[in-house]
Order: sequence, then C-alpha cells, then structure tokens
Amino acid sequence: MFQRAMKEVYYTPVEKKPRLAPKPYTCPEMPLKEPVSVFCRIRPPEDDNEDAFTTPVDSRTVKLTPPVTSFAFRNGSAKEQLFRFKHVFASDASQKEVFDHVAKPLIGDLLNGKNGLLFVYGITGSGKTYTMEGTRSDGGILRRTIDVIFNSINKLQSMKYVFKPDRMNGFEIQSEADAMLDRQRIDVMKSNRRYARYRKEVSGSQDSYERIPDSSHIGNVDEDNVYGVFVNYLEIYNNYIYDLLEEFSENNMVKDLQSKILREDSKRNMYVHGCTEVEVLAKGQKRRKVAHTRLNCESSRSHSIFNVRIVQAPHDAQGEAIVMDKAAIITSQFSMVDLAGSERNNRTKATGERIKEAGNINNSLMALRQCIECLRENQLNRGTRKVPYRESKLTHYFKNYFEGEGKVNMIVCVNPKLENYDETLPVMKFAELASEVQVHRPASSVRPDLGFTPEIVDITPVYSLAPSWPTMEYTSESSFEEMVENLKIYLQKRLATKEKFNSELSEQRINVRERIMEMEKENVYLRQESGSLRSLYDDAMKKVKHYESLLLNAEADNDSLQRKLTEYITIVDDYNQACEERDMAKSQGQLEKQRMKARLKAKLEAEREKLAREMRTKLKEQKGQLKSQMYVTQVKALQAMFDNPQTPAVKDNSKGSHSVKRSLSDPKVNEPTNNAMDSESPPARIATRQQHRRSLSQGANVGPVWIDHRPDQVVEPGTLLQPNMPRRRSVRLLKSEDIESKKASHYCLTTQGEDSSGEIATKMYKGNILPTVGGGAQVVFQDVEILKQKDPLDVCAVKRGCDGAPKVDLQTLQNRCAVGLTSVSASQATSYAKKMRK
Ligand SMILES: Nc1ncnc2c1ncn2[C@@H]1O[C@H](COP(=O)(O)OP(=O)(O)OP(=O)(O)O)[C@@H](O)[C@H]1O
Repeated sequence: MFQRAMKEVYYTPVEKKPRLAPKPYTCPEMPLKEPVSVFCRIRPPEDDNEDAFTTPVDSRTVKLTPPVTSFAFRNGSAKEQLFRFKHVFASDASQKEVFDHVAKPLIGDLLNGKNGLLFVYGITGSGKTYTMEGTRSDGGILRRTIDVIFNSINKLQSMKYVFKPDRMNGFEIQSEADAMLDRQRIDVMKSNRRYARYRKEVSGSQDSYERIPDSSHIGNVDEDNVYGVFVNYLEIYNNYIYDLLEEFSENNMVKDLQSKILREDSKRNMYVHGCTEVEVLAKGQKRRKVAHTRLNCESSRSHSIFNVRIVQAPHDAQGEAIVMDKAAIITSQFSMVDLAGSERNNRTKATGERIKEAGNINNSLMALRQCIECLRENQLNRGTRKVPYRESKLTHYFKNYFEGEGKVNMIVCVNPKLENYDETLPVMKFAELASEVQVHRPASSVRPDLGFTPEIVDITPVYSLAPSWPTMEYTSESSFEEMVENLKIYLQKRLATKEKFNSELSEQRINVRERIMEMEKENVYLRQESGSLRSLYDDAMKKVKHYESLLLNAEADNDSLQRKLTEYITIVDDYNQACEERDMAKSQGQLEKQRMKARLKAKLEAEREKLAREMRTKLKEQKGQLKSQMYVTQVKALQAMFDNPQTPAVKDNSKGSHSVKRSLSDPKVNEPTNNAMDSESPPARIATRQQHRRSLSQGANVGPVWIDHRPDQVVEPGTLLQPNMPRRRSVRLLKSEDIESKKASHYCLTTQGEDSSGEIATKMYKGNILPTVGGGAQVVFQDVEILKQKDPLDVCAVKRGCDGAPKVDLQTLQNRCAVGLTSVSASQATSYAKKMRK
C-alpha cells in the first residue's frame, strides 16, 4: 500500500541507489496460531482386484467402510465413517503432487527463517517410507526437499565451512579466508588412503543412481543473504537416540552406534547433543535399522528423523562480504519424521526383541497421541494441564514445535487392504484429533538491527505536496487570469495530495497501532517468558547454593571422619599391642599357676596323710578308753546280778548300753536326762529305752529279729551311732510274707527328707509285729528315731536360740557327737507312719 502510494508521489531521488535494509521476516497478517495440517495418502492396492475399505469422496474427504472381517462388523457397531483432511491424496497421486502440497510450503518457511515439522504416520506397510524417501527413480519428500532448497538458494549458498556448527545447536561464522584454510585441511585428510577407503564405503549409499531431480524452487528468497545447508539424520530406536551420520573411527568401522542425549539450548530449543551436522545427503540411510517382520520385509522398527537446517547471514552494506556477527545469523530447521509402523504384535507374529521394540514404538506413538490430546484439551477448555512431552524421546525432542516453534504438517498413510481396517481406524481418529490442535506460529523472526543502515545511507524519500510553485508574474490581464487559473489548479492538486497523504497517514497510523499492539502482546509474552526464565535461573542458583553448602558440609564431614579414622587406627594399633602383651602375660601366668597347683597338691597330700595318722591314733585311744569302761560296767553288772539275782540280764544290758551311750554324749546335755531316767522305775526304763539302744556289744543271735525296711537310695549318714538291730533282714520292697513270717518280731521303716532348715533328716519309724485274730500280722509303731546332721557352727544358733554366733569353740564341738537323738511318743509315731503310708 505504502509502496503503491509512493509511485504516484514526487520524491527527491538520492544519487546512489542504496541497498535496501533487510526485510524483516514478520508478516503482520500471519495468524498467531494455526491448526496442525493433516493430509491423507492412500497407497495403491498391491493387487488390482483387491477390495479397499477407503473411498475418496472429494479432495478433502475419505470414506471408510468396515469390511465383514472387521471387528466393528463382528460386534455389530459397523458403520461408514467420513474423515476430513486438508487434502486427500488418492492412490494415483504422484510423489511430486504430495511434495508440492505438503512439503513445499514448509520449505518456503524454512528459507525464510522459520521452522517446520512434517511427520508421516500410519500402520506398517502403509507407505510412510515410500512417501518420505521414495524410490531410486522417483524420490520422495526428503530428496525433493534438498533439490528445491538448492534450486532456490542456488548461487546464494555460502562457501563451505563459512558456517560451522558450535555443537550447542548454534552456528559460528568465519571469514571466507578461514573457511578456505579449513577446506584445504579437510582435502589433505581426504587424500589419506585409509580415510578415502572409508569414504568410499560409507558413500556407497549416496544418490548415485539415475533420478530426475525436482526442478522447482521457492521464489521469495532474500537475495541479500548467504545460505548454508546442513543436515543431520537421527534415529529413535527403543527410546534411544542414535546419530546415523556419526563418523566411525578409522580403526573401528563396524562399532555400534552410541546413543545420544537430548539437551536444551540457550533458547530452550531441544537438540541432540553431539550429533553430526554435515552437508552430505543420504549418507545415513544404509545404517538405518530395518528389521524383518512378517508383514513387511522392509518394515522400519525405528523412528527416523531427517533434519535440514538452513543457516543464513546477511552481506554487508556493499553486498560484498558476510557480516561477521554471530547475532546476525538466522537458523531454521525442517524436520522430516518417518514414524515406525503401529502394528499389533499378534498380527506380525512378533516375538522376543521384536515385542520389546513394538512396545517402545507403541509407547512413543501413544505419548505423541497423549501430547496431541492434552494440547487439544487445553485449547478447548483453556486448561493448563501439563503436556507429557517427556514421556518419550520422540515427543520430548519435538516439544518446541507444539509450543510454537514452527508449523506442523502430518501425512496419514493408509493401506486400504481390507484386513488393515481395524488398525487404520484408530490412526484416522488420531489424525482427526491432531487436525483440531492449534499450534502457535512464531510471531516474528526479526533479524537483529545491525546498525549500519540509517547512518550510511539515507533512504527516506523526500515527500512534497507538489512540484515548485508556478510563476506569479503577469504582464496583462489575460496573463493574470492564466496565472490565477494555474495557481488554482496547483492549489487543488496540493490539496488533493494533502488529503491523500492524510488518509495514508491515518491508514499507516492504524497499521502502526496494530503492529504496536502485536509487539505489545509479544512483549508481554517475552516478559512472561523472561520472568519464568528468571525464576528458573533463581531456582537453579538456589539449587547450586544448596549443593555448594551440601558439598562444604560433606567435605567437613569427610575431614572429621578422616581424623576419626586416624584416631581409630591408632587405638586399634594400641589395642593390638596390649592384646599381644596380655597374651604373653597370660601364658606366663598359666605356667606359674600350674606350678603353684602342683605345689599345693603335694602340700594337700601331706596334710591329708598327717590328719589320717592323727585320726587313727585318736581312734585307737578312744577304743582303748571304751573297752576299759565296758569292762568296768560289765563287772558292776555282774556284781549286781550276784547281789540281786531277779534283775534280768536284758535290763543290765540296756542299762549298760545306755550308759555307754551317755558316756559318748556331752555330759552337760545328758545330765538332766540321766536324772529323769534315774527317777523312773527300772522295768519302765528298760521298756522305754530298749528302742533307743545303740548296740556296740550285742551278740549276733541275741534279741528280736528286725525287718529293716529301707528305701533304695539312702544318704549314708556316716555316723558312729548305729540303730540297734542285731538280727535284721533288710528289704527294699516290703511284701506281706515278710511281716507274717514267724521269725520277724520288729519292723523299722527308714525314710529321708529335708527338714525345715533344709538339712537331711533320717527318720526311723519302729514298731512291733503282732499277730492278728485273722491269722495275719500287724505292725504297731512304738517309736521314731530322727537323725539329723548339722553344720557344727549352726548348732548353737538353732538349738538354743542365741544371736547366731557359735557359743562353743570348734574343739568342743569336735569332741561332741554330731548326732543327737530325739524321741517322740508312740502315738505320734503311729499317726506319722499312717500319713506316710497314705
Ligand atoms: N503410493 C505408493 N505407490 C506405490 N507403492 C507404494 C506406495 N506406498 C507404498 N508403496 C509400497 O508399499 C510397500 C510398503 O511401503 P513402505 O515401506 O513405505 O511402508 P511403511 O509404512 O514405511 O512400512 P513400515 O512402517 O513397516 O516401515 C513398499 O514396497 C512401497 O514401495
């Protein structure tokens, strides 16, 4: 509009025609958002007689008819469905037609500094690879793209190595002289024999066959720029990214490709770190992983991504040299993605590794689908759901496209064979969904102001309302009228021009205001982005500080641990030394101990020997004393017999034995008992004491016959006093015959147990065996003897209730008998014996 107006107005021409400042790439009419353009391509049937489930209705619509074999038909939900696309390519559509419709506009964008993404989607064998790569004679989108790019930039292509990838998704620029040096260096390398052999091997896949190149070109290429064309070829296989153009080392031609990592550059664009950017085409195709499945021998099991990057930089004002400023470089990218086929495992009979591949393929396609769905949902409902780009490498890599870094086109490939209906239906639905998603178009790709244009040349045209004023001179009346007429015409022209200028001015004002508003919007967006970037930066800085403090703490901990370790090592050394010393001392101590033990043992033996000797001597002395006392008593008894012939011998015996017993007892203890005994009548005394007699002099065949009933295990009291049972028969198990025997007249039951103070008490329940009326026998218990053995030092405390200290010295106690006799009444004994029997 402005230029059209310029043609009609007068301007003052400048002397030298300046080169116009580079046009900004902004197109004000361009919408900020536009939908993903989805195209459909139906491949021709393999067999001419083959039925198809697709019917193109018009250039934008295709109808899908479910065949009888389809799942929908079987479950009764079969119905014809129409799907609308931006364009439907019927089976007879040529490669050129597809390219011109789908890819060429994106190449136009590419050369104008904008990004573009084109991916082909469909089930296996539907013609994705055919569409992308084509055949040897009839190239697909990929080859045609390169053809058209070179046709368009033609002589504007920069010398090789003027642009150099900086390995951070950007490019550096160098002078042509430096570029020439680089070329020479590479040429020397190429002449290396081994390298030449390698080049020959890898370039075997190059475009060496006959192919008619695409001859079309893009018209509106900025001729003031120089262009560099770079390509990289990537593959996503099992969710790993591989660089298909990676150079092999000379020694390792067949090494496996190493997976690459995704990174974000300084402008938050995703890129594959360390991938090879070359100007060589089709180099990576041979190395693409192509697996054999049952459906399609050439079925791709990986997503392949062919990226073409255009780098452009302006010439200087004289149009001679490139501006050597990195900020002046504009980079744009066109990504062509051949997605792996989305087939079902059971149909392809995939097993093992194939199933894993299929899983990964389906996962990444599913992730793509989810991202598209999420974007659509957010756009419809003004939602802010997080788009799951990071779910797979495929979506993560292309997230920028969906967030406004360029236009997105998609071709859905369809194999119309009837058996493919079930799998094609979800593909079509996905395509329909994708076509509803709006992606941002980049608002502008403004070349930075290089600052030279306004200062070097003034390109502003000089406006004037009209040429110079007409002459105001007149000579006559007629000439005056003529002058007035001319003036009138002149003024009218001026007024008309002025009005025109005014209307143009208001129009331009509107334009400028619109642009200002757009810029304002952009500004807001940029401000938001810068805010979010700043917060990201702040977060990152916080994290860095946090990690630094953690690191410092960890280092401090490490130091203190090191110190502790050294201390512990010293302690352990000391301890080991102490252990060694102790072991030595221990072995010496043991020797000493053994010696001491032997000495003590010898001493003990000597003591024992001495004690035994003394005991024997003492015993002899006591025996002597006893004998002499017995003789005295016997003499006295005989004398009494002679004096009183009625006194029975037994009485004498009992008395004698009693007296013998007393002589063995402590005189102090026995004294009252003697008195009591003395107060009783002699026959009663004999009857009572007969039971307690301790016989040391009884003849073997004199006196009653005792049945000595003893338990199996009795602790031998080891006392000198023994029960008076001269004729006895010991039984362990009492039988009725033992009692009924005519010979037995007395019975003694021995028991043992602990008394209340925990000492062993031996009890002897004694009784007479009497015949019963029925002809049997019975025992009538008369007496119980209790024999207790006590610690001599405790005797005083227990028996006499003193304060616990022994009241007699050890010698006195030794002289006493350790056995005391206690008698109980016959009735008590009988009741006790009955209890025992129970
Ligand atoms: N439009 C077409 N015209 C002629 N032949 C075609 C067309 N589309 C596909 N074909 C042929 O069909 C076969 C399978 O096509 P292609 O390999 O492109 O399928 P694909 O979708 O890439 O399969 P996959 O996903 O398994 O890689 C090839 O032999 C190809 O030549």
